[in-house]
Amino acid sequence: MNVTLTIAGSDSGGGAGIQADLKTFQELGTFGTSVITAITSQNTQGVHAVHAIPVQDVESQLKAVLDDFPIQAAKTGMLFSAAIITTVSRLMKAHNIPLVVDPVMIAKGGASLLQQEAITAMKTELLPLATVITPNIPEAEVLTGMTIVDDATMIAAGQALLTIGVKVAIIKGGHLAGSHTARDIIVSTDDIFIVETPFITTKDTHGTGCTFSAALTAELAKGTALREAVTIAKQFIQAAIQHPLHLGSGHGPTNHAAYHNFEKVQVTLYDDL
Ligand SMILES: Nc1ncnc2c1ncn2[C@@H]1O[C@H](COP(=O)(O)OP(=O)(O)OP(=O)(O)O)[C@@H](O)[C@H]1O
Ligand SMILES: Cc1ncc(COP(=O)(O)O)c(N)n1
Repeated sequence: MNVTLTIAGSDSGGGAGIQADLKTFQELGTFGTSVITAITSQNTQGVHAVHAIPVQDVESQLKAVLDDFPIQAAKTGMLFSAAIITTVSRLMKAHNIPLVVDPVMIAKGGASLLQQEAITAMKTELLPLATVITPNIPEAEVLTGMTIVDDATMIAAGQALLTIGVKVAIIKGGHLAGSHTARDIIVSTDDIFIVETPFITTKDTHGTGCTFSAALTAELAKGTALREAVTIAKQFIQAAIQHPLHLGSGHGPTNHAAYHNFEKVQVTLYDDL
């Protein structure tokens, strides 16, 4: 059994955060473990409260998991504060575990899930440990200070992230104005490629970023090579968005069981850039 780990916030609504990650880990046949960094009171309408877990409790959860489980890949989501980032980075540095960093900053409804002063710690302490980083365009702009408007600037931002020490940058293009496709660009030192699916018009997109990065983490834990792992993660999130559950009155969760319950979706991969 391949063991995965998520270090993230709890979403009481079950569509994002720790809950999305554990469901995705399970669906993709891995055993999920978790370290909770914050408790959010959240539903499909928004984030109503955030309670950060004291840093010593984050540390003891992470030590407990790392001491006893053969973790094959880990991911981070909502880390909330510089103190939590520093602690997580220090402990993960001592282990050679593939790490997917989803640099969660703002919830879809606009609530802040990362304090402004934590961005420096993310760049200097956590990103050098990242095997893969999965920012959307606004997050990539904050981390690089660059303005992203097209494929060329997405690639340039990905390359800027590599100079910080990240091995692979996946810039998610869903925020590009006028885009009719969900187009993500993958940049590493020896490879650049694009994965693309049709953009689905729906309000049920709560937790898409968490779910995509968790699917990627599960595949990396199983030893799947990068291109195949990214393709499976993209199929997983596309199926989850395409077959919504219609829960709640706001931004509903995606359907984490859709990848197995419906036929496989087509992902287009371009590497002729
Ligand atoms: N409506 C959609 N239709 C198809 N794919 C989507 C949709 N929304 C997000 N995705 C895909 O889900 C994955 C996770 O995306 P994520 O939500 O983190 O970032 P984004 O698409 O850049 O922005 P947004 O926060 O608006 O969804 C990416 O592969 C993205 O392309
Ligand atoms: C605890 C937690 N973590 C992450 C997100 C981001 O969710 P989204 O992927 O919809 O932006 C969230 N809303 N809550």
